[in-house]
Amino acid sequence: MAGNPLDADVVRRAPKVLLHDHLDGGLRPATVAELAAEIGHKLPVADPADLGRWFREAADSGSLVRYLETFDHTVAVMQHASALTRVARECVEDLAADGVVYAEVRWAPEQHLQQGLTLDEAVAAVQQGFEEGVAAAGNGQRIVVRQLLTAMRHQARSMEIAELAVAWRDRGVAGFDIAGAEAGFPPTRHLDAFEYLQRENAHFTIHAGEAFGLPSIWQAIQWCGADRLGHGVRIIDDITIDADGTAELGRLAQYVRDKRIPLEMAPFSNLQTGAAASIAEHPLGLLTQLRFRVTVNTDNRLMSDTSMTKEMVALSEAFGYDLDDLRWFTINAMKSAFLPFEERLALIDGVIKPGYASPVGETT
Ligand SMILES: O=c1[nH]cnc2c1ncn2[C@H]1C[C@H](O)[C@@H](CO)O1
Ligand SMILES: [Zn+2]
Repeated sequence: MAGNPLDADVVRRAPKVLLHDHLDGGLRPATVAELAAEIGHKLPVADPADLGRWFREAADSGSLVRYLETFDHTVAVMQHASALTRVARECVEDLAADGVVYAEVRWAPEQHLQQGLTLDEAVAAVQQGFEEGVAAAGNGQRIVVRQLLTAMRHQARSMEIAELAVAWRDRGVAGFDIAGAEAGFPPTRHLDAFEYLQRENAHFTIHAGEAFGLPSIWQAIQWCGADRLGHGVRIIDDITIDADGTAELGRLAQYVRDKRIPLEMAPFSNLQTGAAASIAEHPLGLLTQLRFRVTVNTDNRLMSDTSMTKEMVALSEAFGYDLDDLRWFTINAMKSAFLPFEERLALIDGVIKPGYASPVGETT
């Protein structure tokens, strides 16, 4: 491990992979303000700079439920096809500028029907934006982006959304997810949707082990068959450290590690929702040391005022991670992506490994 934390410019230029990022949690503050003005939606503050701060502070509540209230405003301004397309395009531009080479961006189509869009029209609008963003990124910034369709766990549309994900599987949608308040809404509530996806050979991840503990993770994996865990931080509750420093893994933690189940960890988001007390105390450090399949993610760039670069720099400061560690997280994430194997391999061998092989930052 290196002595000095990684420099932000070096991290930005290094290829990075993002598996857990919410479209409605990543708008530019100025875009929220402009879209709100267009439709007459009242925001808590008007000035974009203040608005960015408002989102971060309002999300800084220590509770997932209160954190989620901030989405009322972003979802409200994303009810028209043109708004969805714009937000999706800017999302890709921002990720590409941050050095992200592959991203899976999730959002919940059922929340974007208030002005008459159909589910299909909403997905098409986002896909259009992603394609425009990929084309616009240009300038040597190569990025591949896929949608993940989320169903809200307190609602009852998961089967419909799972069918939507399957219908769009060859047109830019790589998988399915459930999100929203975790306590009181166990993943088994949506078992029919997960069983359907399994029969369709489709991929899905489940937000689990963020605001609720091991039972949620256990259900997500052993009842629902999740390919990956959104956050999964509470898996730490199944690990004890002996007096001599040896880690003892309970059966669930052992299973998660044995099966290489990817953990989509998002450190800054976890601080805001109270899932971790500080970056230095974040379970990511121990789980990485124990060789779980850890990936680093942004979750909600607007609410956490974050980026892949900021997350990685903060981890480097807290745990001394160097570029080799950053490469390890990136390859972990690419291996865990919901892209076909040969496409994952092409990105690992053609983009990620070469990006870390020469001193990062040298342009060729
Ligand atoms: O970290 C999260 N946990 C659970 N739900 C979340 C999180 N971040 C965003 N969401 C919700 C709010 C969004 O409106 C929805 C779809 O992106 O997903
Ligand atoms: Zn999330």
